Amino acid sequence: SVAAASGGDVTLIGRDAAAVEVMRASRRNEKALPGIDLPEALAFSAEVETVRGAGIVLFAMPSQAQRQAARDLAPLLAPGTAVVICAKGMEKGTGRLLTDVLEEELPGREIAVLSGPGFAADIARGLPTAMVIAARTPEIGAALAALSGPTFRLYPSTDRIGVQLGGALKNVLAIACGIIEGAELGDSARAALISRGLAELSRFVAAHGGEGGTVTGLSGLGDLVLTGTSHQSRNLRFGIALGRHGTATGWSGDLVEGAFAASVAAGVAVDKGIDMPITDAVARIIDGTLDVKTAIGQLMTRPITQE
Ligand SMILES: NC(=O)C1=CN([C@@H]2O[C@H](COP(=O)(O)OP(=O)(O)OC[C@H]3O[C@@H](n4cnc5c(N)ncnc54)[C@H](OP(=O)(O)O)[C@@H]3O)[C@@H](O)[C@H]2O)C=CC1
Ligand SMILES: O=C(CO)COP(=O)(O)O
Repeated sequence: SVAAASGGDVTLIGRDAAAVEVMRASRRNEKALPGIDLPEALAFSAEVETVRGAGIVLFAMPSQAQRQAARDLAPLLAPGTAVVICAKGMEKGTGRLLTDVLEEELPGREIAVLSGPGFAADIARGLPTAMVIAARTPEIGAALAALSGPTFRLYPSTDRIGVQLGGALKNVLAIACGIIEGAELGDSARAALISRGLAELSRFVAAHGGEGGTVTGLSGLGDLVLTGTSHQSRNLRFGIALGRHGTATGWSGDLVEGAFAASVAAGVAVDKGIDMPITDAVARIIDGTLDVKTAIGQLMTRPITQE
């Protein structure tokens, strides 16, 4: 919403009225964006009713909260309203894509997906980045790409499946990068992991009806270069803890979307017969049924195939 506020009439709706009032009065969100001044153009509300009449609604809450938020807002969103999923994940329990979840809860609305490399704090500071916005048609994508600003460049896409799975599963691969870093396996291992991880991510996208090549773009490779290497990433830091200590005991409790996505995607891969060895290893290291050393041994001794 900070980026979008540079070009339009934007209201940030929060569920905690006291926190919203502090943001409105101080123009700061010290918990999430410490030291960053929020734009004067941004309005604040704790009243969910404020969303009524909005043309574009950004769903900027964790993946597992998206269905309930859609359910809560359904009576307030007119047909044709663009609803943009800003989360990077899949639904736990059902293994469903978030676009499917929101289309089920919000029939008649235009469900779009925002993904790609962009730490909220970098964007809010006005540091430049580029992301991708995927919509059902090129026309809707082009209209939503108008949310771009002087330091925030949005590329439209029509591959909602590839773009959302690129975002969800790069988080799993960022945890894998963290495991490699925490276990001190070297930079070569990280680079190999990124390449082979993208190969399995591409297979997963294709098996869901998306375009495998999408994941070599901003959502997928672009975001993995960011979150597989920057210590700002919660997924990377969670992986480092796993690689260092074998468990994530002592983890701060910050949101780690990849920890949900790993087990969801590993389960879906088994059901659909998709070969996802890295995702499967990450899921099993997280649930404690595989240790890092054994995982590396298993990955390195798989049958050699053509790249
Ligand atoms: N942070 C980042 O840099 C980026 C995050 N994302 C993605 O965005 C999504 C949200 O991440 P992030 O913003 O960091 O997460 P946060 O944990 O900061 O949550 C974001 C907002 O969602 C609200 N929220 C949390 N749980 C619920 C719930 N159950 N129901 C309703 N609202 C809820 C929080 O409210 P409250 O403050 O009251 O807890 C908060 O305002 C994730 O999928 C993440 O992968 C994507 C790109 C960048
Ligand atoms: O996806 C992100 C930036 O593009 C945020 O990553 P983390 O959730 O790992 O912090």
